[in-house]
Amino acid sequence: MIDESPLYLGFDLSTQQLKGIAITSDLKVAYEAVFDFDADATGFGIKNGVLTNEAEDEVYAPVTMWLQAIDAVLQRLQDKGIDFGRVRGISGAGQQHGSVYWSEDGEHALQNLHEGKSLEAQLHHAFSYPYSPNWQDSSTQKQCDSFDRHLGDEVQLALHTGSKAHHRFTGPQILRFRSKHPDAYSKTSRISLVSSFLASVFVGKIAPIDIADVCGMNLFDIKAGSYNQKLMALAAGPSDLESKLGHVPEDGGGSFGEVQKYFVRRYGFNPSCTIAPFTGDNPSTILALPLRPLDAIVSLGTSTTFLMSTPHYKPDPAVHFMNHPTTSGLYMFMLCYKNGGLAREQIRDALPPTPPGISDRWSLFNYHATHTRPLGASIESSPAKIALYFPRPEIVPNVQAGIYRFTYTGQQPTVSSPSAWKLPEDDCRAILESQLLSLRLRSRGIVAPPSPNPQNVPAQPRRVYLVGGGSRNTAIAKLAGEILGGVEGVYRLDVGGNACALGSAYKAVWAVERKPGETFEDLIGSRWREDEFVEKIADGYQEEIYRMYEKGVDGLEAVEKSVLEEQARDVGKASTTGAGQV
Ligand SMILES: Nc1ncnc2c1ncn2[C@@H]1O[C@H](COP(=O)(O)OP(=O)(O)O)[C@@H](O)[C@H]1O
Ligand SMILES: O=C(CO)[C@@H](O)[C@H](O)COP(=O)(O)O
Repeated sequence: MIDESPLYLGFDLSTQQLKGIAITSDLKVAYEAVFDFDADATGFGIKNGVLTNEAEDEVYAPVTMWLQAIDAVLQRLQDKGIDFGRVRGISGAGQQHGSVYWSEDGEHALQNLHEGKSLEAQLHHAFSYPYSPNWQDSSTQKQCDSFDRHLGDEVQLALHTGSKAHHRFTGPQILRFRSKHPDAYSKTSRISLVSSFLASVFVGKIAPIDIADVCGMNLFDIKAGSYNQKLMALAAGPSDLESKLGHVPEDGGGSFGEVQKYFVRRYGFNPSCTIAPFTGDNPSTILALPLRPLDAIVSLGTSTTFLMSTPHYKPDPAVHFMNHPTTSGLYMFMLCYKNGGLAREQIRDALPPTPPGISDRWSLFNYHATHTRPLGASIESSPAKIALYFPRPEIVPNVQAGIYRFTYTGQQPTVSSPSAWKLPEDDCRAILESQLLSLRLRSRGIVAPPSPNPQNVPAQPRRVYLVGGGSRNTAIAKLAGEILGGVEGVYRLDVGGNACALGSAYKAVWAVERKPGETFEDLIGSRWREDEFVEKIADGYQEEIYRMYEKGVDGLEAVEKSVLEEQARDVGKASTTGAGQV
């Protein structure tokens, strides 16, 4: 018998891959496919999904590579047997902040695709600029300084837009783009985010920017619910930026229209398949499970992000707040680190060859990360080994690229002599500890003690959910529980690396099947099966070790301060000698 039950598609266009996932109405995963940019894309010369221009700290991705990926993922899903005629709704997510510049005939090209040719072959002329600035770019310090000053100071900017100015945020990127490529900017008819670019391809016209993803631009006033005109004028001068960006609909579950004919004719989609709003990859990740108050998600992709959903809007220059992607009145709290997965990989790759008895490189890394004592101290009172691993300039703290190793006794940290560390082995524990200690340090203001609390348990998350590629790693899970706590423990979604695409697929289900007034949480909550969908992978809060890591939190704070002061001194020296000035 032919199966005609509905399917919903979710996509994740992230840094290193495009992932697609198809689920049933009762949220079961039916099909999955991945296109890995480094392994599978042809003709772009990228590494880890991006191109870099180190002289100017630029990081960017070719837009046509993503078009190649869309056709390839659909083809791979079809090869696995999916009947696209069953798909009733599609949503998706994109790496945040990246911008795509459409040429004057971009939209026309989108509407006139022939099913006999690939997207890449037909749309390569649809852009006024062939690259999308990537979230790892740090070329915009000057523009960020202007943004931070423009409303008074960085506190005011954070209050209005949810974040202080960040190199990767789209407003400072557009400002730089306009001055570096004035000709391309003048030929730009529309600007999409990565998420709305992907939606545009599916719907066959330029799709609106989503209510959560728009908060990653330093342009949108979250409380006012509209673009901030002063910031828009800063980014784009007298040109009409709002008409390039388009209207931002409030309903994350609305419809942008039906899937365009190209997909109907080439892949057999049903012409009435709905395209729901596409959002950022982090907002989409928080939709992958019905998060309860005080639950935290740690997303271990190329970036590391810490995500919580909260009704309290408490912006601060050290963190990010965004609109929740589906639920008005809720916000998303986020910390984001550039040096996540790739920094961990560099430490892993520096280890000596894998000895017999250890199955792979990650197992070797994990062995070294867990066969030493916390903070690399031989006994609890020995000096702690604390280091910062930033192959690329970091976001929090805003520190230049480098590896900074210290020892810390509770006083001023001292720069370590090479002999104080057993290298490269000691780096395995130290990188995981410093990444997790930074999350604990910076989420202190948003977590709370459990209630009731007869044991006086300190403020911490209720559960810690690990998602993304690094969530397969048992050493990370163990240390996450020890350092971040988690009253109920550390969990992983049973779909592992695809939480973001899954969140988008859930959003597609909600957009198509919701009854009038039914919230995302109500619909997904009623279909969610805890015992089948999540797995406890490590203990959470353990009083003694959690207390021991207090010293680590203080130490990390002191180490960061010391590196920032040193960097400020170097900048001071450079400006008095004239070094580095153009
Ligand atoms: N067993 C593992 N342990 C630690 N990290 C892993 C493991 N397997 C994969 N990863 C990491 O996962 C990252 C990719 O995660 P993913 O969520 O797919 O990234 P993105 O969404 O940014 O493309 C890689 O950088 C890799 O280092
Ligand atoms: O810049 C941010 C969030 O502010 C990153 O989290 C990007 O959204 C890319 O994420 P991944 O590719 O690592 O998922």
